[in-house]
Amino acid sequence: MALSKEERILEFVLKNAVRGDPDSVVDTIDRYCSSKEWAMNVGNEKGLILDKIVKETNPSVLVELGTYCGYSAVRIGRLLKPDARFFTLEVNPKFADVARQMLEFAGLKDKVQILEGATYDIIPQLKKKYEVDTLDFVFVDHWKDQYKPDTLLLENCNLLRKGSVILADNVIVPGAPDFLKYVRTCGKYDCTNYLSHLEYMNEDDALEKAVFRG
Ligand SMILES: Cc1ncccc1-c1cc(O)c2nc[nH]c(=O)c2c1
Ligand SMILES: [Mg+2]
Repeated sequence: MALSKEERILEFVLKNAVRGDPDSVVDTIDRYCSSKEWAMNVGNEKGLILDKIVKETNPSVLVELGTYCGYSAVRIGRLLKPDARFFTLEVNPKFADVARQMLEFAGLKDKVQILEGATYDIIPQLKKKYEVDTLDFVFVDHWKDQYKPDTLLLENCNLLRKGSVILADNVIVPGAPDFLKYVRTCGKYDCTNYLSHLEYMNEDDALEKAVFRG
């Protein structure tokens, strides 16, 4: 069988990036996806906003909803302190397999744990099975219809504490209107919108930061 787009991206990285150098992996994925094949990585423009917020938060325990090829897992993982614990959740086995190889090549295999399965199955396991108390940072980048239900699930599993940061990609395109309305009006979050552009395109997109009030 021919290679999938995600496997073509991985192959390009394995051939053109520097093993053990996460910055070169990020740059190489951006080079491929901006010149050869578009793919739904958060990209460099929104990625720089993500970097800034991760650095400001300096998280010890993090979760990412939606790994895809591992671009943002590498991007976030490269900024974490040595003892940080970072779980990235991916429902698609083929994407998880590409991401595993991407993280290994970047030298982040021991820093980032890929959990394969649906967010609604894994989130309720984080406390007991994965020994999580509360989360410092959550990057939401999976499927627009899951943004709000998974935010409610994080709340109901007592995984959020005062100051927990939820950062959501794509709140303009594809858009997650029910999520935006919820975090902005429920009274439990302090929200900030970061206007940017859809990865590798000129079209508007934005990140939304929602800090749990506790
Ligand atoms: C695929 C697509 N087409 C046109 C416009 C935007 C997108 C798009 C962009 C993203 O960053 C995504 N991130 C996570 N999950 C998605 O489904 C997703 C979809
Ligand atoms: Mg996205």
